[in-house]
Amino acid sequence: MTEIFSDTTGIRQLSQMLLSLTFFHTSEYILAIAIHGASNVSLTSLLISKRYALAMLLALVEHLTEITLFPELKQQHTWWVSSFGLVMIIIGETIRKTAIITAGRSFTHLIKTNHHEEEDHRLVTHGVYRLMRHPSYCGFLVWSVGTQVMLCNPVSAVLFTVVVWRFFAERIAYEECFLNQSFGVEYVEYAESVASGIPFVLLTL
Ligand SMILES: C[S@@+](CC[C@H](N)C(=O)[O-])C[C@H]1O[C@@H](n2cnc3c(N)ncnc32)[C@H](O)[C@@H]1O
Repeated sequence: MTEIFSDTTGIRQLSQMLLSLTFFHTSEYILAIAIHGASNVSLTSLLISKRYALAMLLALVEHLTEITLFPELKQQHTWWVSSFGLVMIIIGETIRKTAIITAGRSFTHLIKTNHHEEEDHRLVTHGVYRLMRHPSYCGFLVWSVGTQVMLCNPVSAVLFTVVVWRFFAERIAYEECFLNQSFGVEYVEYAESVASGIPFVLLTL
């Protein structure tokens, strides 16, 4: 434990992690309220599920274990790895929040399954959605893996990549089923000409 506090690199990485988490979750919640109104937003918009909290807790355990047992893994000479992770966090956060703002009322944290009940749901194909179909998922993938690269956590970096990729691969297939039902040929044409934004996730319509 003393290594954690005698080595400023470890403290800096943990502080950056805390800041990244606080900014990500509070801004998700505040943006949801700004777009949909406080009465339509619940605490689920903080996006903190039990599984997610467990993953972050395990990442913290990895960080503290490695900083105690293998301090050289986190020390000054790996500053460029940590800095690269910080850049990933900033890029991922920017892509995600740009997507939320661009989609506006069409962006909901829960997937809409009934188009007819949702008058505000319009197909968004402009801005960042012109570059990829799922920018907010792409942003989250980059952000979440970036948190582990920034902490120089090799095990969690690999696990986060695999788990978050699988989660979005399944979610996109489910989500696009309803987008296809809601927007029909308009969505099919859009989806055929724009990549998903998640590596190796192709069009399954
Ligand atoms: C959490 S948002 C994610 C949006 C998108 N997958 C992304 O990554 O930016 C999920 C909601 O956005 C809606 N959605 C996804 N793509 C959309 C688009 N191009 N236009 C309008 N709504 C969209 C879905 O119907 C779903 O209710």
